[in-house]
Amino acid sequence: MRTRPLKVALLGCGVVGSEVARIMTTHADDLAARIGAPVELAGVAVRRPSKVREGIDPALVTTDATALVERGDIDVVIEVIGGIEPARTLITTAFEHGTSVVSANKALLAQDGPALHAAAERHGRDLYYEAAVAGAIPLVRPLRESLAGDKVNRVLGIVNGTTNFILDRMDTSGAGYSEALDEATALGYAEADPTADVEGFDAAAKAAILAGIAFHTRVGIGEVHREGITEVTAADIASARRMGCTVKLLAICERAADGRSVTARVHPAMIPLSHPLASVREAYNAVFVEAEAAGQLMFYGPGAGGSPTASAVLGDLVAVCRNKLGETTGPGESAYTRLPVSPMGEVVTRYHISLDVADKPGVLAQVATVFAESGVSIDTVRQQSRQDPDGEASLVVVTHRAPDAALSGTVEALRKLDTVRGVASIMRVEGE
Ligand SMILES: NC(=O)C1=CN([C@@H]2O[C@H](COP(=O)(O)OP(=O)(O)OC[C@H]3O[C@@H](n4cnc5c(N)ncnc54)[C@H](OP(=O)(O)O)[C@@H]3O)[C@@H](O)[C@H]2O)C=CC1
Ligand SMILES: N[C@@H](CC=O)C(=O)O
Repeated sequence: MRTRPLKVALLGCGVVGSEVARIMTTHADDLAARIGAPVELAGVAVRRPSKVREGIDPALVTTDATALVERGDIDVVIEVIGGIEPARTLITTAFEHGTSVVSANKALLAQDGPALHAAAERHGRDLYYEAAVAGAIPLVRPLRESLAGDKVNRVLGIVNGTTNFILDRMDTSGAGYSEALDEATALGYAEADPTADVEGFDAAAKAAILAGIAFHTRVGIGEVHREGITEVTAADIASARRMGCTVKLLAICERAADGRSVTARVHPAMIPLSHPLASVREAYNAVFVEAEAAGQLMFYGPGAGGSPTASAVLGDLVAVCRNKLGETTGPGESAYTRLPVSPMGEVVTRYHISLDVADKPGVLAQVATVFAESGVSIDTVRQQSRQDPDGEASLVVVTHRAPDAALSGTVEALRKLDTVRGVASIMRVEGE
């Protein structure tokens, strides 16, 4: 074993960074054995230097992350600051100084992954980011390396713990959205500003990364169709239950049947209770991968939190250090092709549509005609009279598979019918 330690600069020492530092210290011998050389925490960049950080030598702490990265003796940079800047510049600077990078930064990788990979390759360095998608769950490397000889056709997953916690609470306790969000906040799952989670931005960033790796292509964050969970109601959840389903926020990345294009989307969807993703509870994540030769694979575990996320970061650290000692790099991204990303209108799936209609003769026929004229085939219809003084009933239509554009056309036409008083909800149905 080499005795001279590999030097690590830790950029950020918050929820994830502090756990990375702790495990680096407590598991120093194990890490050295795995790598073939000891690793030394050579500096820790933070914003607030006076904050007490347990287990961190104050002499290592600096607010000048740039100077730390440019020091000249750093072997690996771990970026766990988050956000776009200064993380992007710091990572680029690291490559320019011949340093490989481990990052957990999904927002940055979803936005600038291709440019960062190109910079890493230009300088013959590694960029690893297992922690950026689904926290502790090994997913990036299995897709990038273990399944490199297979053809992945579909990735379907729960990649945001906060929203899964909220939907799970709505399902199990009958809570409304706001009540479940309050509970997620109180328990520390949801941030003070939960927008990135509940509006699906976090899951969309992860979907862009997953689609890129799974299909060996590039998917920009703007090419991911995104809907959050803020419109999901207790009535939607109850309706899902009546159908033997539950509601999950899913990230779905698919390769077209002809292999010439891909789609990536994030939205709430009903899935049957028999589907393995239906049993993913609380803040857990799970991702289902369908590959041509391997068949169906499922990855499950904690998708967030300091310690689980640090586990993924440290796995990357070991891999990057081994590459460094072997004077090699991990799989590059230059072999990637560019498959077009099809718009949401071309996605084909099933739909659950809940309508408020006039409860009188002929309405069902009118509604069915609109579906037929739009080329959307109905699977089931359920009408529920409400003993409503306005004479309204609830009509729930579940369709067979149809293109999203055709469904949008159907809903537009339904809204024009006098007898349709409102479209209460539209939700996609995934899983057979
Ligand atoms: N938390 C989680 O469960 C998960 C997080 N991630 C990703 O990991 C990354 C880190 O997240 P997390 O640990 O939760 O974030 P935190 O907000 O807890 O920590 C951020 C750290 O970065 C430091 N920092 C902020 N700005 C600067 C700056 N300009 N220069 C130097 N240091 C700075 C902060 O310093 P100070 O301590 O002084 O404020 C803090 O130590 C993000 O990319 C996130 O998306 C990925 C998966 C799960
Ligand atoms: N906010 C995310 C955590 C990190 O990715 C989540 O709730 O899953």
